[in-house]
Amino acid sequence: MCTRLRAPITNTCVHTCVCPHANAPLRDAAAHPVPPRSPQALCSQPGRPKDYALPNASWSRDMLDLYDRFLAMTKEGLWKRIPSYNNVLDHIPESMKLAHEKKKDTRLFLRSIEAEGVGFEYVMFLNSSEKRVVCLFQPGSYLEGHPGFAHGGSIATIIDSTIGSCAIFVAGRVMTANLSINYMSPVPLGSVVLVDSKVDKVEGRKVFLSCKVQSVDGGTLHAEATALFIQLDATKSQKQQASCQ
Ligand SMILES: CCCCCCCC(=O)SCCNC(=O)CCNC(=O)[C@H](O)C(C)(C)COP(=O)(O)OP(=O)(O)OC[C@H]1O[C@@H](n2cnc3c(N)ncnc32)[C@H](O)[C@@H]1OP(=O)(O)O
Repeated sequence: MCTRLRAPITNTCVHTCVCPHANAPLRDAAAHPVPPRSPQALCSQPGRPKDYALPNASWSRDMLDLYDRFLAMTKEGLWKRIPSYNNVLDHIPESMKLAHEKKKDTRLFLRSIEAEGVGFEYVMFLNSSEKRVVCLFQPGSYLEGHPGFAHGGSIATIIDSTIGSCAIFVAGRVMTANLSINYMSPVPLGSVVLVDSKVDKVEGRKVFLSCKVQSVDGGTLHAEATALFIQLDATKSQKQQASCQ
């Protein structure tokens, strides 16, 4: 079993034996080369909004390396890459959109900066059978808090979004009711961390989740979190909608 990149929550290896380089040192580029990508492989599909959860020039070796490993696992069918757009409405399936929801000139908070590498560089992968979402996150220089390190609010944001994506998977339209974070070790700007979230239990409209933020080699636990998401009550939403008209 791989000892380097353990899934923090289940303590299983995220490679699950599909990575041919599972025992290679992660930072050893010669032993673990990143295959060249065609320009087509890096682009979103024509006619679709831009998908930001694809490699760009700012992604570090660690980020590309991990991305390739997860992408390899998607071919086994257990994991699925989640696309990421800058408008949140593009994330909602057509069948779940409400009649009054029209696309506006707003941006998903994490995708508010167009320049590559300075804000939130991330890609998420969903494992539906484990009810788990793992986010590969590379914080850029505009997310600085303490000099050289990511701001705690940016860590909270990526946790909320990763955990939120996990909650959306099991309960559809949800909002964060509670998010509790313990920060253990600062995250250096430009480093790569794994934000590993999973659903712990569902009670009616309440979805309880937990999350760990760890370094690529699994040696540093940066943060731990628990969260409660509430599935939105359609009746209440309609009442709120009516009161806004
Ligand atoms: C792709 C991108 C993913 C991004 C994900 C990002 C997610 C976000 O950031 S969302 C923004 C931040 N969150 C918010 O603004 C939410 C503000 N709060 C609200 O709108 C409401 O309080 C909301 C929707 C959470 C719950 O309201 P409502 O539907 O009326 O719930 P309500 O009927 O009162 O309570 C339902 C249950 O949840 C419990 N509950 C509600 N809030 C809480 C809370 N904060 N703590 C503990 N329990 C709670 C209630 O006690 C009740 O439990 P029970 O059924 O056992 O009696």
